[in-house]
Amino acid sequence: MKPPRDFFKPLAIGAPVPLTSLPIRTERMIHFVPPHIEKVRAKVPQLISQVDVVLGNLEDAIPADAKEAARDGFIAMGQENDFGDTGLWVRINCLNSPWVLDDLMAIVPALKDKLDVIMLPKVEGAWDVHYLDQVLAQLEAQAGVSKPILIHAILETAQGVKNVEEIAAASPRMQGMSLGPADLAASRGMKTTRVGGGHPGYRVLADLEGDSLPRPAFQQDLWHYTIARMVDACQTYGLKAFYGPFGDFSDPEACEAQFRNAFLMGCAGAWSLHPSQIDIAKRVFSPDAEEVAFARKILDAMPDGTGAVMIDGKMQDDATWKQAKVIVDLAKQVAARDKNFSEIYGL
Ligand SMILES: C[C@H](C(=O)SCCNC(=O)CCNC(=O)[C@H](O)C(C)(C)COP(=O)(O)OP(=O)(O)OC[C@H]1O[C@@H](n2cnc3c(N)ncnc32)[C@H](O)[C@@H]1OP(=O)(O)O)[C@@H](O)C(=O)O
Ligand SMILES: [Mg+2]
Repeated sequence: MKPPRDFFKPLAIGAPVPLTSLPIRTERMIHFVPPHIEKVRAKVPQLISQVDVVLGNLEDAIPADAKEAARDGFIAMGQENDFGDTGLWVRINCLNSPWVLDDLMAIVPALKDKLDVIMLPKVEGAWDVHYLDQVLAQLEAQAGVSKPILIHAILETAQGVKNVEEIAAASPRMQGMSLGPADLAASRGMKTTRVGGGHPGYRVLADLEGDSLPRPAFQQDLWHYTIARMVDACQTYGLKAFYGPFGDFSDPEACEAQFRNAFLMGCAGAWSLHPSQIDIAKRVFSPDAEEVAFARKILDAMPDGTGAVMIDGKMQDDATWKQAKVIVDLAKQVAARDKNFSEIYGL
């Protein structure tokens, strides 16, 4: 089905022309900064060289009486720093909040082309994206912004998951989506207070064999279905899918396992909420060196991507060539941004 004729027309006279495809950027982690905390804001210059995206958070985790300080702090950190090829994103308040209009009216003219992406929380359907799309076009035209500000939706309500495909298709501004496990759990009535990861109560039991106890139990992944829906919707419309927060900072192993599940299922990156999670995301969302080496063997053995060959005893064909290309293309992107990986991959 073709997009409507005017899908790629600016929604306001003077607004920048929408993109027809996403810019190629490495976004292994979206690092959350609470802009109202001066001590953390002061770390932004060093964070810029450590992370792929710096995000100023204005929504949940910012106290109601600090919303203005967070907005002003974000504008200051955006104006005071040169982000180079590190992304500058902001998570604005919800569309039904008393703060969101001031967020948009203050940030767009203050940061103009420096702002890459607006993360929109609690997206329920395409209508939320349409609203933000139109307001941004008006503000961009008024402020003389020359490149379109992109939108990243958080998938964190039951209705949002029901509408995930229409959200992905709602605007040429759509850059991607993140799974928000805490709000989604509350919205679905799930019985967990955890922020991401597994739950010991969500498991299946092996059949009872004789009276051998305890019966083997296998913990299952609470987020598998939602991540798969999000990845399919994003890939269909050329967007990027992300895993969101992992709240237990004291369990880096479980954080890595959650991130790796998301990576293997097609996600491009995850949120880092604390410095300790930056390297976990970097490690997980940069392709494994051995996988890259094997993928390069596949591409070398099938230059035109067709046919069937055996490599190390495994059959390779057109499909595995495409899988290999995903891995090598990502490795090239990461190597271009991160010289440690350039050496590791030999790219
Ligand atoms: C639930 C879903 C969400 O909305 S998640 C997103 C919202 N939450 C956040 O954005 C949390 C961001 N992180 C923080 O605010 C802080 O990490 C913290 C308040 C949780 C903990 O801070 P602190 O007590 O200072 O931790 P430490 O003492 O361990 O800090 C050590 C050191 O690191 C500095 N620090 C802390 N956090 C950050 C950071 N994010 N970036 C940079 N630096 C940070 C801290 O200042 C200390 O520095 P020092 O060593 O110089 O003292 C929801 O949407 C859903 O799922 O639906
Ligand atoms: Mg949330």
